Parts: sequence; C-alpha cells; structure tokens
Amino acid sequence: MDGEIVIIDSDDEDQKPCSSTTIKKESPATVNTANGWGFLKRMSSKDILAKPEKKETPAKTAKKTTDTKSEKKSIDTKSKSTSNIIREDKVVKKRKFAQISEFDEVPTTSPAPAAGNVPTPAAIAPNTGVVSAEAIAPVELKSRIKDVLNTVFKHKDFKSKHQKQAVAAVAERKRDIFVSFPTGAGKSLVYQLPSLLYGGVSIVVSPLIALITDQVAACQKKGIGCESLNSKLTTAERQRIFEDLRSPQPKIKLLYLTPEGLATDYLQKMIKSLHERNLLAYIIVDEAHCVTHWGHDFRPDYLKLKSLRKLAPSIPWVALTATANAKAQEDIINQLELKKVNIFKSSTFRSNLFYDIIMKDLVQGSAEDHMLRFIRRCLRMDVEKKEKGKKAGEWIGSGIVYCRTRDECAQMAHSFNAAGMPALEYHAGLSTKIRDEVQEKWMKNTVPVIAATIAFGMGIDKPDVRFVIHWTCPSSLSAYYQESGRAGRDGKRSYCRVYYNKGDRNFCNFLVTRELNMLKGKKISDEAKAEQTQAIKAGFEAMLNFCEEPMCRHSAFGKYFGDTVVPCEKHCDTCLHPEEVRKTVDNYQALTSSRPFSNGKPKEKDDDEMYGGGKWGALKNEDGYSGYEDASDRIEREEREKIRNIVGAEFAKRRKAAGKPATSSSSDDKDRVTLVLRDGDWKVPGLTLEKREMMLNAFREALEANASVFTAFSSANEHVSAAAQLEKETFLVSKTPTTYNQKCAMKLHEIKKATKDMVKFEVAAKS
Ligand SMILES: Nc1ncnc2c1ncn2[C@@H]1O[C@H](COP(=O)(O)OP(=O)(O)OP(=O)(O)O)[C@@H](O)[C@H]1O
Repeated sequence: MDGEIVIIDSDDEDQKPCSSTTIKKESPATVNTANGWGFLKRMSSKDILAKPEKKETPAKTAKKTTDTKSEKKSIDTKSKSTSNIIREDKVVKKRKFAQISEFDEVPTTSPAPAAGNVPTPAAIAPNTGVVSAEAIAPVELKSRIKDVLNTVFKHKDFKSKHQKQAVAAVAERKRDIFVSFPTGAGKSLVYQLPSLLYGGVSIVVSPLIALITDQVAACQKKGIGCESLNSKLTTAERQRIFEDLRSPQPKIKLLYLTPEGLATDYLQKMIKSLHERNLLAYIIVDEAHCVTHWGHDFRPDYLKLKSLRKLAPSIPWVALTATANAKAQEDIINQLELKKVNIFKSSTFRSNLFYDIIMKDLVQGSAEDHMLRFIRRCLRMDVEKKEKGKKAGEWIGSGIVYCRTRDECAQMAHSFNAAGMPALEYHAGLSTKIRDEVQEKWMKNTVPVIAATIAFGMGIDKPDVRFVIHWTCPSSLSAYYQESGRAGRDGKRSYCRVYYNKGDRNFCNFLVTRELNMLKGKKISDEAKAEQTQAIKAGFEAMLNFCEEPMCRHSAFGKYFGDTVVPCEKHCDTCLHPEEVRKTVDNYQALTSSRPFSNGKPKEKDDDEMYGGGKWGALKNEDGYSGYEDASDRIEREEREKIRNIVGAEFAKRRKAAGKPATSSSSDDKDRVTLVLRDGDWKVPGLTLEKREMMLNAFREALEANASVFTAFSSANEHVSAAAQLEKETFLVSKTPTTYNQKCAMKLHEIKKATKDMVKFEVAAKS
C-alpha cells in the first residue's frame, strides 16, 4: 500500500472515542488538516428551487428549467474564475466529441428528463466534461464545496471534522480514498458532494437495490441528477437512462449500480465510453466491506470491480464502509487496488447510543412485558409530557424490534397493538405494496413501532429512531453494529438492546452452521472458503461474547473493528452497573449450566447442546476453530442415531403388534404396512415397506430441520409422528409407486422451501 495514510480517531466533544489514540500515523504518512476553509458564496438556490412536493405541469417545468439555466448563466458570468472553468469545460467537450465510440451513437430523440421534478440547483456543475482538479484554484474549490453543502444538501456545516476532511480529500481528485466512519456519520455526503463539483458522471456501486432506491430518491429530492440501472426498471426507463448517458451532456451526475449489473458487457462499454468522452468523474464503492471475505456480507461480484481500472484508468476511486476491521480494511484496499490511498478512519464509538443485554429468562414477569415497558420509556409514553403538547399515551420518535421469523413479527406486532402500542409487521412475506405502506407509516411516525426481520432497515435514514431491539441474537457482531446503528442518527440519546437466552444462541448457531454448510458448496477457491469460514465464525464468536460476557459493549465493537479500546464509562450497562451485569451473567451461566465467568476462564466441560461444543469448545482448539466442525459433526451424528433408534423402535413396536417379521417383500408388505400405519384400504401394489420407511425418515428429517428454525429444542417423537402422518396421507392418495414418489417429493420440497423462507411448516393434527 503506497501513499498517504491518515488515520483519525474521533475527537469531537460529544463523540469521545473508546480509543485513547487520537491521531496515528503510518509510514509514509502525513496528517490532513482541514484549516483555512474559505467561503465565497456564489449564490443561493433557495429562490430558484421549486417546492419539491408540488406537482408541476410539463410546461411549467420546462419554463422553470429555462429560467434556472438563464439565471445560472447570468450568475456564472459574474464570477470570473467560474466562467474560466466553464470555458475550459467547453474546450474539453469539443475535444472529446471527436472520440465517439460504438456505444455513443448520437441519440435520435432527446433524452427524457431524469426522474424527480426538482430543478437542478445552480451550484451543481453541468456535465460538460470533467475538469482537472488543477484547473480549479484551491480557494475556489473550497468555496464551491461550501456552496454545494449549503444550497444542495441544505446543511449549514459539516457533521464532523472528519467528514469535512474526507470531502476535501475526495474533492481534490488526487488520490483514491478509503473511508471507514461509523454508522450515521454521513458517509454518503463524502462522495455525493464532490461528485457535483466537476462536470461528469460518478458511478456508485452499492450492494442492494433497496439501498440504491432510497439513495436515488433522496438525491432526486435535492435536484441532483441521479439514477440507477437495475433489473427492476421497465424497458422505457432503462432506455431513458441510456439515452441520457449517451448524450453529449448527460443530466445524470450520480449513477447507482449493483456489482452484478456492473459486470455486464453493456454497462462496461458505457463506462468506457463515459471515460473516453471525459465524462467519468469518480468510481465509488459503497458498503465496501462486501468486497472482502473478512467482512460480514461478502459479495463475490464485488471482486470483479477492479476490472474497471482497465476500462477507466486514472479515475479516482472512493471506498466507504462502517464495518471494517484491520484485516477487512487491508483486503478492501488490495482487492480494489486502491492507489496512493488516503485512509480516513474514525472511531466506531457513538456516545449517544446506550447498549445493553437483557437475559430473557432472568427478568421478572414475561420478557415481552419487560420489552413493552422499555419501549414505552424510550418513546416517553409513560410520562405525561407538557412539552410539544404531548399527551399521555402519545409517543416521541420510533423504534424497531428485530425478530427472527415472519410469524414472530406478526405475533409481536399483534401483541403490541393488543397492549395499546401501535405497531406493524414488516417482512419478505408481505407484498411490496404493503411493505411500502408499512414503511411510510413508520417513517412518518404514524405508527411508532415496527416488528421486522432483518430485511428491514438497510438504507433507511430516519433520524429519530429511539431504540433498536433485537428480540433474538444477531449472527455476527459487525451485522449487529450496523443494524443497531440505525438508532439515534440525529445524535440524540437512543437505546440498543438485545434480549437474549440460550435458545437464541442455539438458533443463531443453527443459522451460522447453515451458512457454513452453504459455503462448502460455493464455487470459490479453498482459500477464500477458509477465510470466509473463519470470518463467519469470528463474527459469531464475538457476538456471543458480546451477549455473554460482562464487558463494555462499546469497547467490544472497538476491539472487533481495531480501535484502541477503553471503557465507555456510562454508555452501556456494564460500565454503568458493573456489579449487576456480572451477577446477571453468573446467574445466566448457572441457569444454562454453561461456563461460569467468575474466574474469567472457560470451564473444562463443553456445552454439549451447542453445535461444535459451544464457543468454549471452539476456544479449546489450537486454531480456535477446527474443533467447531468436528463437534458439530459429532452432535449431528448422535442426533441422527438417536432419531434412527426412535424410528426403528416405533416400527418394531408396530410390527410386533402385527405379529410379522421386520423384513419386507412385495407380497407380504401389504399386511405389514397397513398394520404399521394403522390404515385399511391399501391400493399401491409394488410399493415396499423399505421405501415407505425411507420416505417417512425423509419427512422426519425435513420437519426437524424446519422446526429447528423456530425452536432450539424439539421432541424427536413429535417429528416422527408428524412424519408418519404426512407419509400416510401421501400414501393413501397414491395409486402407483411412481405417483407416491412424486407426491412425496412435492411434499418434501414444500417443507424445505418453508424452511428456507423461515416459515413454520404445520402438519394438520389428525385424530
Ligand atoms: N453535514 C451534515 N450536517 C447535517 N446532517 C448531515 C450532514 N451530513 C450528513 N448528514 C445526515 O446524517 C445522516 C446520516 O448520513 P448517511 O446516511 O450518509 O450516513 P452513513 O454514514 O452512510 O450511515 P450508514 O453507514 O449507517 O448508512 C443523514 O440524515 C444525512 O442527511
């Protein structure tokens, strides 16, 4: 890694870092200071911005655009330096027009205006070609930055010194930039603002369409030419965007793409063409942790991004994330081949967030009631408030309760409403229309509480989220950091809480084991698999430690993400009430017969109910992890044996009752199986007992896998009888062995699909 590295820890008054280090340098290093920011206000766009909510007729819009343009023109001519830049832009544009590539057929129709009817604020540079950074005097650049900040983003100032420094560094366009700021720190502005300073389009790679949709809508509301190309667009929409990009002066300033989309030939050609026409300003990789196996959300297509380097050399890159530890950061920089990289990293610590863990099994009364009381307090519903005319029972702000399944979301929302707390459910099982309605009601605080699966929240920027509750344990610490970080984006005190018990740990373990098993089947190198396996396990271990150890919660994040760690003192349960937390942990350990923490060392005995012998089993191994899978295999094998014995015993019992031997042949089966399953009227000649036993066992295994999504412990007998019932039902409606096989396969597919979708598969009770 060559180049300048600036590592900054938070030093804001209200953002006291967990770390004691304030500025750390690595060789070769210089420290960026952002002093002497001049302010030459060019104009305010206030007067020319239309009210965003108001719908306008096309004629009005056209007039307004013309007015804006002429107004802008007259203002531009007032500023000498600005007019110089525009002249330079024109020269560049002329030169580049000579290089039209196959992608750039001149459009036959003029491109339709970009979505959103807000006129482009004058501070945004027109797309007449990217001007080199050297062409703009430093004082002019600072002035432009301030102008765009105030008139386009409507912020009086930067959110923090770090945000200001990072924006300035990106705006210089001299180096690639890596930004690791905490959740809610304002990373979007770090790339969006500089992208508006130069003529040209910036490409933003982002992992999810939902995330992209929110970003695009927010930009369009500000009058920024912003679009995304994704599979959800209609042909007409896509065409409109392509035409705009092909035009000599595209209206689009920011183009959001998924990594998968970017891998297509057509988009690669488009990027090449933009570059050749001097219309490519930046390449931005948002949520850059997706590029590394060491991150919590690896996406293989992110690895292909570096191929853009060949298509568009010498374009500055910006990579941003909130969740990268040292290994992830290094890998991101290597994978994206960031050159002369400037690193901006501030502490993960967010002092306005209070973290705590509640052991579900140790609270007085029901954990649900405990949570409800907590929610009321967070939303200040218990207090009669005079301020802002608030009455008792009204709420201030909103919150999220993350649940593990769709059923749980529905159940939770139902219980809240029954208890007088307005709440809605949100999960993938609802239609897009309903999901949008739910989200809107929550965004407007019409309904304060949302009970959601983790599908909810990505990309949502709501300032007054007063609490984020995890009703079940997240499966990695970095995912938890990101999810809980949706609270308190306005900087006010907000609460992040996990309700935890051993069942949750087992459930999480199930999910992690499933993820690891899926990883085994992936077509990636063994080395990548090993790294990813290690990262998944490390994230899970760290999450378990977070829940089960009396430690400063903020320090836990700090440690995980490579900050220097000191206790937060008063922003988490452990620092505020160390004795109580220690006692709770001891009680939890005693209750679950797990490892006592009093001496701080693992007990020799493993927790056998955990795949892999629990985290302590895992820690006993030399590499910290290898025993994990061995123990997992062992437990699975033991489980399988146990079940086989139960099934065998059940069949033997029934055979005994029928007075028949255990072996089957086609001629004898009729009596035996009929008796085994206690049903008369058998009409499937050729179907053997072995075959039916096999199917019964397959049903049992599938049902058991489905149940394990919802409960850590379920009775094997229960699955055997449910499987027997399913098999019998299928058998009774089959006329040949072939139809029997087909019907069984269909039923099995149904159960497995339900498991995949995290839906409980119910076998209707039969007398
Ligand atoms: N200079 C600023 N002044 C005031 N508010 C700001 C400023 N910059 C950004 N914000 C606001 O801060 C909020 C968080 O910004 P943003 O969504 O970019 O955060 P983020 O760092 O990307 O967080 P996450 O990683 O959680 O997505 C937004 O509401 C944004 O409008």
